[in-house]
Amino acid sequence: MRRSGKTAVIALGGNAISPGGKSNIHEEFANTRKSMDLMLTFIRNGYRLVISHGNGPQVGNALQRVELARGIVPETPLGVLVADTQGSIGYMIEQSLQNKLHDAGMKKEVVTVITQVLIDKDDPACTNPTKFIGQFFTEKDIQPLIKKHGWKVRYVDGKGWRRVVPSPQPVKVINSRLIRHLIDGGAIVIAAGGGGIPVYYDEKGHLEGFDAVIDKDLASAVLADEIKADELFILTGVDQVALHFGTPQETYLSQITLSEARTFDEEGHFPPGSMGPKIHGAIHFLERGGKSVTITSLDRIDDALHGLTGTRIVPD
Ligand SMILES: NC(=O)OP(=O)(O)O
Repeated sequence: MRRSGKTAVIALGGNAISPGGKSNIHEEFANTRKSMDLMLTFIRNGYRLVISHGNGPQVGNALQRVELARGIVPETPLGVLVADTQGSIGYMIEQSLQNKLHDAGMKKEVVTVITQVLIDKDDPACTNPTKFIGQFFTEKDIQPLIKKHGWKVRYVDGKGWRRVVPSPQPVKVINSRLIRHLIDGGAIVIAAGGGGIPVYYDEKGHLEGFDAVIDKDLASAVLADEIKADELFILTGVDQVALHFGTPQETYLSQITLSEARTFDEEGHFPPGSMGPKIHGAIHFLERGGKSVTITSLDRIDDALHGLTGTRIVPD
């Protein structure tokens, strides 16, 4: 089928739904409903949409619930919790968007695709936990959790201690061809939530789950390439990408090229677990023919679409 309009993948941060990881389900629904206004902005600007989303706060809370109930109810492993959070967050986004479309008098189908993402089981990242999940803790509060459950943790400047889990690179999105068919059929597709459920092929060629959390910006970039999207939007907590972030030399970027993004990355401007994966995702997508990547905040997307804010990364 011939496509009309531009296709965009919109990557929503897990914090857009649960800021700080502390929201209850009512607050999560309220935050999701609010963030769906921006999807109408995209549709009105002529985009066909694939929405991906984070799950860092939610999957961390889910894993902690499993640990709190250990010995009382059967356990659920991390890989399956990624599937659980894909389903629950996908449901919240799907229903919230369906209601927004109804109120706006727009007729469009919205569907959530539970998405498996292929990883390499020999990726060194599988044994080196770096992906932040769950809430922030004080040192006093996190020590008993390290002791009791063997948590691996890292300190985030100005925010506190947070749990980390393995985060292998996404290699391929299983079902990306089906996702492409759904977009071509006119649907808005929610896919690769929480970075996708990590899977690998075993020696029999069967898919098998792996306990990790893939970075959703990297997975979104792989998906955007595989469905041949035109643009990738990464929505996060800041309006623009900065060089020398948090220092007196801090400089915000409006538009840079792919080569400049590579250079700034090599110079160490983009920390891992923060702006790093967003820039790496942008580079992955643009190197494979993507037309543009915009990094901005949820609240400023309308301004970013009009060139008033955001950081746009374009091919050389
Ligand atoms: N999976 C993932 O990257 O989630 P967050 O964006 O919420 O950290």
